Amino acid sequence: MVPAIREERLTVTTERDTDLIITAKGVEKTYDTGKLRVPALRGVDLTVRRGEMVAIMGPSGCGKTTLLNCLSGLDTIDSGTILIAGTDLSKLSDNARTEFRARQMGFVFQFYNLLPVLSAVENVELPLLVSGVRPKDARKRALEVLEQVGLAQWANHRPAELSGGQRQRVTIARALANQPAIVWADEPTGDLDSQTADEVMALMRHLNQTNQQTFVVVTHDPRIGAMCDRIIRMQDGRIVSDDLVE
Ligand SMILES: Nc1ncnc2c1ncn2[C@@H]1O[C@H](COP(=O)(O)OP(=O)(O)OP(=O)(O)O)[C@@H](O)[C@H]1O
Repeated sequence: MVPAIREERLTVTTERDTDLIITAKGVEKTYDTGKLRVPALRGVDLTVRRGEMVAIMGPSGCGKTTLLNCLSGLDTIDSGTILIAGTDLSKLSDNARTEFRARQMGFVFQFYNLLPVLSAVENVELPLLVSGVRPKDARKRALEVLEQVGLAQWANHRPAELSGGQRQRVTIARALANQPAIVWADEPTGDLDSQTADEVMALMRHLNQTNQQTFVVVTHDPRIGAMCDRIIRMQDGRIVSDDLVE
């Protein structure tokens, strides 16, 4: 009887906590390549509050990118549940999940994924146009976010005419254009020198604090971890520590 009562209390506390934007329970994911089965996530439990900036760290191959891809709905899981702002990702069809991502999430990856033939402002407005925003409004919003990341004067330059740090700022602007609730960043500074990495990270931290958006950042860089609110460490597909940064 006693454990059951305890469990019920815990559940009640969690359900009342409307601040939770990410809730993952018992998440498992195994890659099956035909020849090889690789268990990448072996029972991950995790909650993230709205407005938190969380670093996911750990040795190469421990499952960081897999976790980010599963939490964001880019990839599916084998078992467990993932709730994003109360929505169970596994209950959504592929199309609904894609739409949910486009509305609620922004992505920043190591290698920018900018379209080389488009200017900075065209890259930023593209996802807005795809999701049906009128061209005039999309352009206005794209210029606003480029201004927010300090790139107003570079709006008409193509990625090849920008430095690595500037390119990553364009990616961040693109991720923020639809005012997502969550921004996922996978090694966002991995391709940058350390000074530029610090600047890009400081920008993300500033945006996180100004816009109250939740950021989840996969990184190998302890200095970046130290700029976050919390550091989650993984090993062999599991979370082994979860600490607030002093
Ligand atoms: N598409 C895939 N097919 C098969 N195995 C995969 C695939 N993606 C990842 N893995 C395996 O799953 C495990 C976790 O990989 P993951 O990329 O999540 O680790 P990581 O912690 O992000 O690593 P890194 O820091 O090197 O990027 C690794 O053993 C990896 O080899």
